[in-house]
Amino acid sequence: MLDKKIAFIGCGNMASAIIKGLCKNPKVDPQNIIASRRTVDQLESLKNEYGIDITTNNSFACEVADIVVLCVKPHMIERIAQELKDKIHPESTIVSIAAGVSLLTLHEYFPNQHYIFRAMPNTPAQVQEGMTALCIGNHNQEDSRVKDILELFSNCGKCEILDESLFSAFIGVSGSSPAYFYMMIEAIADGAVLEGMPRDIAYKFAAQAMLGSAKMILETQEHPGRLKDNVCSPKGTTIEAVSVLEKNGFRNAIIQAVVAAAEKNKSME
Ligand SMILES: NC(=O)C1=CN([C@@H]2O[C@H](COP(=O)(O)OP(=O)(O)OC[C@H]3O[C@@H](n4cnc5c(N)ncnc54)[C@H](O)[C@@H]3O)[C@@H](O)[C@H]2O)C=CC1
Ligand SMILES: O=C(O)[C@@H]1CCC=N1
Repeated sequence: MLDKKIAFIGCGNMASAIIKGLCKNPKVDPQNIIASRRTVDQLESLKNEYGIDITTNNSFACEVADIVVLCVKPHMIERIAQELKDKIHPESTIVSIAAGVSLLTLHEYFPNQHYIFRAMPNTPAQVQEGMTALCIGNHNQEDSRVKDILELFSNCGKCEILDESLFSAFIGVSGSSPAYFYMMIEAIADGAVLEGMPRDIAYKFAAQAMLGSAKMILETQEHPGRLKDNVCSPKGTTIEAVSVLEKNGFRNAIIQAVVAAAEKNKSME
C-alpha cells in the first residue's frame, strides 16, 4: 500500500482525520496522497501541514490513483459515481466510507469496477487510534488489494474485516460511538464544574480515565462488569454513582442509542 497513490474524494471531517492519521506514519509518503473537494480553502492547511497533493478536480485525482476513497456524504455517492465511473481505471480499488450505501449499490454505481470495498472508520483515526471495519464482499482476504486497504486503515489504528450483515451494528458501536464518548466526557466535566473544578482540567481527568478504562478492557480482556465491580467499594463513592446511573436509565439509553444508529443505517440502505 505504501507505494500506491491514494485519492480522497471529498475531504471533510472523516477524510481529514484519515489523512492526518496516515501522515503521522513516517513510512507513508504524503506525495502519494491526493485530496479533492469542491473548494480548496480547507485543503490548503492539509497541504501546508502534511505535504499532500490537493485538487478541486475529482477526475484528475481518480485518474492518477490506485486507490480511490469515497468520503462524501452518503446522498452524494450516486452523483459522484456518475461523474467518476469512467474516470477510474478498472484495475483501481474503490473504497467507500459512506454510511448507508451497500456494496451491492456501489457495484451498481460503478459497473466497470471489480475491486470495490466498503469501510467504516471513525474520527480517532486522526490520532492513529481509529477502529475501522472493512467489508470485502466476495474477495479473498489474501488478495493484495484487500491487504492494501487493511494496511491503509491499520496505519490509522485498527482495522478488521467484517461481514456486511454486521455493518449497521458496527456503525452503532464504533463509527458513531466517539460522539457518545465525547458527550459522556462533556457531561462528566459538567458534574466536576458543578463541584467547583475548572473545566479544562476536568476534561483532561475525564478523558484520561476513559482512555485508561478502554485500555484495561483491551489489555486485560476482563469482563467489563468485573472491572466495574473492582471500582465499587462496599458503601463507597462509586456504587452511589452507579446507583444514580441505573436509576436514570444510563445503560438502556446507551443500548437504545446504538440500536438507533444501526437502524438509521439500515433505513438508508
Ligand atoms: N464523520 C464521521 O465520524 C464518519 C463519517 N463517515 C462517512 O464519511 C462520509 C463523509 O462524512 P464527513 O467527513 O463527516 O462529512 P463532511 O461533510 O465533513 O465531508 C464531506 C466532504 O465532501 C465534500 N464534497 C461534497 N460534494 C463534493 C463533490 N462533488 N466533490 C468533491 N467533494 C465534495 C465536502 O466539501 C466535504 O468536504 C460520509 O459518507 C459518512 O457517512 C464514516 C465514518 C465516520
Ligand atoms: O453520522 C454519520 O452518519 C456518520 C457515519 C458514522 C459516523 N458518522
